[in-house]
Amino acid sequence: MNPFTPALCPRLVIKVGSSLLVDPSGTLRRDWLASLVADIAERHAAGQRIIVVSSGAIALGARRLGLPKGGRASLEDAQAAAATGQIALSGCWAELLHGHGLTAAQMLVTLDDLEDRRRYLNATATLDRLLTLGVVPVINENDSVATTEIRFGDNDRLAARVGQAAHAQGVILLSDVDGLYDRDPTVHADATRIERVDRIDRQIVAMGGSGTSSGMGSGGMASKLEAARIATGAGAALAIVSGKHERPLARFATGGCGTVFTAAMKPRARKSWIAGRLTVRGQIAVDAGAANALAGGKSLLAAGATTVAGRFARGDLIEIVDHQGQAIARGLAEYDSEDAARIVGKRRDAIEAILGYAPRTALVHRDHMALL
Ligand SMILES: Nc1ncnc2c1ncn2[C@@H]1O[C@H](COP(=O)(O)OP(=O)(O)O)[C@@H](O)[C@H]1O
Ligand SMILES: N[C@@H](CCC(=O)OP(=O)(O)O)C(=O)O
Repeated sequence: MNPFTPALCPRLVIKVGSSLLVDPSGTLRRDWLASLVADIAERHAAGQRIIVVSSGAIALGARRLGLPKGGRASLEDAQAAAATGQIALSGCWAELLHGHGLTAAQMLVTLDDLEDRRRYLNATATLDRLLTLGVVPVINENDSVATTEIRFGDNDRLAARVGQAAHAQGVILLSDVDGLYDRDPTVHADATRIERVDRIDRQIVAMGGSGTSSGMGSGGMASKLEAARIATGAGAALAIVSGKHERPLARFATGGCGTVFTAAMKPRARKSWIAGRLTVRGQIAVDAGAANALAGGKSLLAAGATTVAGRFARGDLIEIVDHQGQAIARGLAEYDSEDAARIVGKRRDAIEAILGYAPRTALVHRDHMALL
């Protein structure tokens, strides 16, 4: 069953990659975009609410400013190109949507906006209101203010996070490739496409490689898999679909190929936000007993932890890994990294003497933890 129909998916995020929107000379592919907007209008008329995540600002702006390397030679170039290209990009979306009687709204967000809980909830409220009003939000990263440290850098993960914020049931990544292959199909002619993925395990992650993009874009397959992890963990299905043809959504709906990642069971909103956060500040390794306890819904106690890596403050997001180094959970640290390192392996009654203050109930409390 197609999980992206208006009935099964009242809210759908469509992400459009740079390489689809802008041709190699840096010109906007307006006719193709018009055909995608026709698809969006059709779905909107069927009752589905669409959120667009559109790349392309840097590539478009670079052409207008005559910048080398598609505007990606330096962060300053990329920021200037993004500021220049974004205004043209959003103008074009607004005009084409208007041609179908639809109103566009622009939202530019940084990684920080969605990693901070309060700002994330703000973005959620804005998206909710726009969708209720029947508007089509067109979203991009706010590249002209984001520095390297606070950038998504690719729009795949941004699309997944936006889907989560908007409580979307589906995310479609339109790309220059028609799905996930067992090996990079641009290098291996005999690569086979994977039709459906129910679990993103190590084998699947390895298929995405190190994440080199095909050209103008920045994410490659690795960022699409990370997007799939975030979206499915938040209860949304995600598809990687080719956008190389006119009317790509209609084509996909009528049997066109792609890779569908099925949704996990919907977790509680706060836990799914924790699991989807990108800025992991450190790691705590745990023994087999603690790993079992976490899987059974328990908090992480210091006694079950073995090592601490990275520098984090209380409240920062950390990853919990098993004795083989496999990430098993993410959660908010109850101690900073220095104190956590001092108490790993220690029982509760020994901790107060070590720290000099009353111990908290856990290293990571189960209410602030999401299993991966
Ligand atoms: N296992 C794989 N399956 C499919 N594509 C892959 C794989 N590994 C690497 N790729 C590369 O990822 C590219 C898609 O990513 P990208 O160019 O960033 O797309 P977009 O601009 O649409 O976001 C493909 O063209 C291909 O070169
Ligand atoms: N925010 C950037 C797009 C980032 C990017 O290249 O994303 P993608 O094409 O999805 O790999 C822009 O508008 O140019």
